Amino acid sequence: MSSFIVEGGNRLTGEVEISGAKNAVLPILAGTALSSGENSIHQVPKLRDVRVMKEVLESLGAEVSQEDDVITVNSRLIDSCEIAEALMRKMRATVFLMGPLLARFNQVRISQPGGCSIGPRPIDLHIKGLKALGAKFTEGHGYLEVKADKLVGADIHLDFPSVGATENIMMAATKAKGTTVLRNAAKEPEIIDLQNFLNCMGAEIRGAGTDMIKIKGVEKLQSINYTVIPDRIETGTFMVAAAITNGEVLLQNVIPEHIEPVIAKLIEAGVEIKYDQDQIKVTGVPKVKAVDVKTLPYPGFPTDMQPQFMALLSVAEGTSVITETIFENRFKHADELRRMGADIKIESRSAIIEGIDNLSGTVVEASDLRAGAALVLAGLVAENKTEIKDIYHIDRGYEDLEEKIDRLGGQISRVKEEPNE
Ligand SMILES: CC(=O)N[C@H]1[C@@H](OP(=O)(O)OP(=O)(O)OC[C@H]2O[C@@H](n3ccc(=O)[nH]c3=O)[C@H](O)[C@@H]2O)O[C@H](CO)[C@@H](O)[C@@H]1O
Ligand SMILES: C=C(OP(=O)(O)O)C(=O)O
Repeated sequence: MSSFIVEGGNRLTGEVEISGAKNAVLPILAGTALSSGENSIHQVPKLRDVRVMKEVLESLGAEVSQEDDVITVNSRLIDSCEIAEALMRKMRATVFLMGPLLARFNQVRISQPGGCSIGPRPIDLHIKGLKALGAKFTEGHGYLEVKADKLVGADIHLDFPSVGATENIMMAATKAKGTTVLRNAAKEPEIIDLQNFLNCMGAEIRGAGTDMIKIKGVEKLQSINYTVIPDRIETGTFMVAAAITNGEVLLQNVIPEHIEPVIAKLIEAGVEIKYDQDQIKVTGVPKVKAVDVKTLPYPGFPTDMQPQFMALLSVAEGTSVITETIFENRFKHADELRRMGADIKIESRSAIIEGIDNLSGTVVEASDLRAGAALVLAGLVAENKTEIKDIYHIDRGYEDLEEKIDRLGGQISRVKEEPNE
């Protein structure tokens, strides 16, 4: 398995270009299966999860081609509604095909999706929403069999504003008969991006970004070109990289309002941040101040930035408390940061972090995507070398991470890469 070796102690300085958003492109690529046309998606990041989504679409019969950062999906030839268990297991986002395939073919057969090990990740809210539209579910041999005579618009109240359930239901309702009203919907920027993509194709969706989304079913969709939004979590990760190394980094191709809670926390920690429409400049300080962080659905502080903040607060002045309210078990990185000398105690859903002077490099494991990012950040500031194992998790969600860090003056290298990892 590949590892990263990070040599700590260098300030990151210069400019970095942020890639397209993983969590926007995955549902959008799945959404191409809704139509029988050819759709080109631009600003697609080179990620392991994107490769898996291409593989899944191809396994269904779609023709998928890629040129630089543009992926074109011809969905006309999709002739299967079953996703093999081995593919389903590879990532969480395979579940996004449930809504589109059901909407187009009135049936789909899938197993439980995989994904990061960050606690239980049920799909009951996806199922409840699709049932309300008329889908019938049967379970057997590890698969979920979903069928509908026809999908009919419904009034659906989500018990929790689940990002994935909101997206799946939006896609299923796009071609349903009549209007669907989705209440307590997730408000993440990726939901707005999905609405914009679907509306370009001819869907009639209003309200994404608020907690009530109205989807008026349409019969026909057209072929389009669509550019996904920049990745707000990659943006936040590089902001923390600048802050933790006392660096000075200009982030290009960003939407600052999407990462506002992270900007606010970094400012509270003493970091200097300036931004305009599509760039953010981060100037670090020798020692950040302790801050308390509580993860919440958007526009609250994103759970996908929690591990990176834990790395930063490990070397802050004072005691910080991080409370994780979205996922039950998203503190695995705390054990690895402790190996590097961090002083972190976990009490139920909170982590209490006593800032220390220095972290020290050692061998650590990336238990999931953002845990891996946190360990890279910790490695950048630690004394000596840090070896981060199992970096395939990091490759799921960061495009060219080592090249980008290297260009900013950080020292990071990949070792023992195997071609099919
Ligand atoms: C590909 C993608 O976009 N992934 C993001 C998406 O994941 P994902 O869409 O899986 O996250 P959700 O918003 O659905 O999950 C949030 C919470 O709701 C619970 N839940 C969810 C669905 C369900 O049917 N039942 C249920 O109980 C989950 O277990 C979790 O505790 O949003 C998360 C929360 O911002 C992010 O961390 C992920 O990076
Ligand atoms: C948890 C994440 O992703 P996924 O939902 O794809 O597992 C993430 O991006 O941090």
